[in-house]
Amino acid sequence: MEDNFQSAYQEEQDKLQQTVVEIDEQLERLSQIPVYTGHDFTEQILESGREQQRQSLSKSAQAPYFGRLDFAEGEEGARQPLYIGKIGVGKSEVDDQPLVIDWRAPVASLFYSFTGGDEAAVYEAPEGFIQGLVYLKRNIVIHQRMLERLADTYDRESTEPAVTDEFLVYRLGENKDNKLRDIVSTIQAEQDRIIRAAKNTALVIQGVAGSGKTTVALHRLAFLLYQYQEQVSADKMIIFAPNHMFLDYISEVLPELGVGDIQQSTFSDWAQQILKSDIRLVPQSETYDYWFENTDRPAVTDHTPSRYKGSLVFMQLIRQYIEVLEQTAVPDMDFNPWDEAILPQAEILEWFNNEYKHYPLAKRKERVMARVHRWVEMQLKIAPSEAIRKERKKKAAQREKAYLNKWPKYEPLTLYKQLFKAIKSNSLTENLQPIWEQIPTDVIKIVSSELKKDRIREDDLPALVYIHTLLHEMEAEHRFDHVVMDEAQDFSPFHVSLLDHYVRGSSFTILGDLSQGIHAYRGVHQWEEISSLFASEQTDYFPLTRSYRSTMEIIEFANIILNKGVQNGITAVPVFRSGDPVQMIPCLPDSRVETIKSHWQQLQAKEYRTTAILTRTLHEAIALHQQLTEQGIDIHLIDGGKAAYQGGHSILPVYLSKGLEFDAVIVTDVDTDHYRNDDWDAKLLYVGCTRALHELWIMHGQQVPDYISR
Ligand SMILES: Nc1ncnc2c1ncn2[C@@H]1O[C@H](COP(=O)(O)OP(=O)(O)OP(=O)(O)O)[C@@H](O)[C@H]1O
Repeated sequence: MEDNFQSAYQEEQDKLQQTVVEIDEQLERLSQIPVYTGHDFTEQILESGREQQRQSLSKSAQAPYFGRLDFAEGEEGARQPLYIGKIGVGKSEVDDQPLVIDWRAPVASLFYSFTGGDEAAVYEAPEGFIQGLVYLKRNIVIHQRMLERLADTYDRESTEPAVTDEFLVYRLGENKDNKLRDIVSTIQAEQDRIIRAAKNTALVIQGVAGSGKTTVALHRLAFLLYQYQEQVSADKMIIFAPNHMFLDYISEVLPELGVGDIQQSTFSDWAQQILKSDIRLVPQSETYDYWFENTDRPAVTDHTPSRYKGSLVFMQLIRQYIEVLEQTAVPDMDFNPWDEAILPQAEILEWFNNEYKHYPLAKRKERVMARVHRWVEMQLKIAPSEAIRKERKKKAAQREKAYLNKWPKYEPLTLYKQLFKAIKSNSLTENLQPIWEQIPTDVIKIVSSELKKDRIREDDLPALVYIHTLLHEMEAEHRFDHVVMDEAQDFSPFHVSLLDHYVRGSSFTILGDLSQGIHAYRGVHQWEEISSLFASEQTDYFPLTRSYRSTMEIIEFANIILNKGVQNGITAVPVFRSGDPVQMIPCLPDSRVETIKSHWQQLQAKEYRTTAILTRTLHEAIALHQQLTEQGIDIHLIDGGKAAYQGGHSILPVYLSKGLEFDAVIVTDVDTDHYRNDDWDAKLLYVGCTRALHELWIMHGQQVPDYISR
């Protein structure tokens, strides 16, 4: 066994040596070509291709591949070792075979989908399904051109049992730095299916905490760019994430995968960019104050304002509102450019209702006004004298302006304000009465009161963007080739349906976890609310049930919270990675700060790179941060205000920890004074506990909630 390992090690050492030499030679050949700096467009493109290749090769030379797969095609094909890396490298001079195969190439899919067994393996290539035998699957760790580790996860010729998860467990056991990382060397079969799913499908993915949803979505983008390079471009892909800190946290994965230019945004930033106006938004902290700081929050129903404003019913009402506006758009008057000339309203209506019917409202108004102007010019041509023509022209210009002012102003916020003003004063036109009757009073009260202060809430943005979309022609620059919605349980059907107008072929990756739905007041409660927006052949559903982030002990602890505390909670299956038991630490009010401090110090002694204290509320995080800082503890506060994610040692309210992860976590105040015995608080705690990779300590007062196991 040891001998086998030695010879495998030597073989890989030699192979690495040879690969690195060949990559260096390719680089050398490229560097011999003088850099083109002239103005010829074709040459510029060729130069940019060479520059890209130089960069890829330099990167690749440091760690050319991470895996080897020995595959024999068909029944009699020869066994061929394939080396798989983050970037493909062209053919070797020695055997005319690709030096390194890109992880996204069809044959590389076997490296992920093949999980052992004697049967033939199959992968899908452009020319059809290819079948053959896998002989070896080997993980190879290379760092700065040095071979660091080998692990065979399958060997057809070995009598030893396969150790499929061994390398994965080794990877998962590493401490985390500040940012999310790529997982190309250990993508699991269930994740690979999502990454490689066809482009024009709305994928809905329910993934338990730590199942790699965010990571998988980012790898999927890299895959789509590779597989559909003729049809998609990076700058036409977007990933929507909940906040700027989260965007910063995930910002390094795509560059690591050699992918640039993909837009990464919050929905709110994107919406404001579409609306091209400075809209005053109610700060998110006010919403969080209401829902998380306040223990006396109301129950969530379909009439909860954010839920209602995210519903398809509201979307439909907005559409009807715009339709009614269409009926009353043309001013109720003839147009007289000067006293003797009359352009009858009936004629203008004819243009508006028939000739320009296919244009959206704002465009129709533009077209009609241009036509009116042309009509005026025709009339001016038949003026009896030049002096009269000049006089009429002047008058016509003033009257055209006045006539234009009689048309409604097609600006989304103005129209939204007009709608709610009319609703409030009960002065809606008759056709809109049915709309008004359906809107819950709370929605009318809250929206009107914010609009009075000249602000809107984030949950009003889908309606505003929808109004904009119905009014204007969609600019090509705003069309997407693919949209990723992360933390999708916090988005509404209105969000998704609206974005569907902006993406070609319903090409969506929509990922989330209903068990982590701590923003249930605005998000979906069932995935059907989203999947039902698409025709059944246009959508696909994937569950991700394995959790890769946390140890078995942490996952088992978190699963109990779900089982006991959350109705229909979807529990996680842990990877077999064992760690310390979850610690329950009693912490009474009199000695609370002292106890937290002393345990925090114990944790720091373990030299984890990232640790966190999660409090129930932001106010508690602020207070505890101050107390600990006064006692000389170096820890930074995450209060939702900063855009960058610093990593290191943090203190934050549990609801802001969504999406992040830390080597070790202390959750404070896990008692009935802080967490109620209800679904919502159980979800909050579930989110908090599943942030920990290796260690979880629970600090609690006298009485813990029913869903906590002691
Ligand atoms: N196949 C894998 N190999 C190695 N690590 C993985 C794999 N899949 C996921 N991980 C790791 O698991 C952790 C969780 O991944 P990620 O944050 O993408 O999960 P998530 O499902 O979005 O989590 P959550 O919903 O809890 O925020 C990350 O550290 C990621 O690197």
